[in-house]
Amino acid sequence: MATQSRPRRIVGTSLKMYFDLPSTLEYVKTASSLADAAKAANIDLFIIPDFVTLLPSHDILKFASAPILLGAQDTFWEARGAYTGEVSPLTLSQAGVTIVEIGHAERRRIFHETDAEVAKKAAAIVQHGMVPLVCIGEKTHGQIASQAVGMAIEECRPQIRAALGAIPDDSEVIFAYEPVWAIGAAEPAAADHVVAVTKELRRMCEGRKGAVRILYGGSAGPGTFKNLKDGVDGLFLGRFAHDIKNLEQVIKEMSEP
Ligand SMILES: O=C(CO)COP(=O)(O)O
Repeated sequence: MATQSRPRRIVGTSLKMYFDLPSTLEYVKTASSLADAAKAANIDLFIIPDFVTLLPSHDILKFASAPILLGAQDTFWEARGAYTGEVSPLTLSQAGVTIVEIGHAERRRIFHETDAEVAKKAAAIVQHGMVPLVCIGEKTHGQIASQAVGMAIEECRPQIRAALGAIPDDSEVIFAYEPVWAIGAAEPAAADHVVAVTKELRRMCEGRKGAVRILYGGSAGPGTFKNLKDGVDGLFLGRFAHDIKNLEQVIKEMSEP
């Protein structure tokens, strides 16, 4: 069987709602100094601040020595209209956003977002020329390792199908596999679990024309990637990227073959 070349690695962070305006901009400024390291390692780097700081973040990232992808934490599926409080994918694309996170576990839990809504958002993101970063992952934490993998795959299957069914076959998509129980935890999910699940998730996407990359998220940080590289193309960091040195260290680790 021919060896398939792996997609380009990608790492980034969502700041969720942890920081205020000045500290977000400070963070983005500091993170932009990692652009060269990421480029040298052939890794895509993305930063996802809150909506309010997107424009000034874009201005900061414009001056980075190499490209850093600017992401948004969500979008609405309609581009214009009477949708008070929502943010348009058209506006996001005009603000310099290139990837849009959707379906994060916190949005599914707190705001009851469904796979069908996430799918409509994915379609809108692609229509506006951006890349959907679709968060998926199981709620149940199976106690027996072999069963846990099967249960995770079955919970992720409809999440993946819904998103893939809504976007053109040749469009690029990123899936962030984030077991719900591993988010906000002390440590990431066990590497064996993540590799077994993500290998199967990749199989579900086989045959697509468009590029698919799969990230792991959930208490990821330094030391996480090396044991996951057989399954994933990168990491989606949360709290452990707040210290920029950790992000720098993760980029370093990901630059190793
Ligand atoms: O939800 C996450 C990324 O989307 C991960 O968050 P934590 O790394 O803080 O658990």
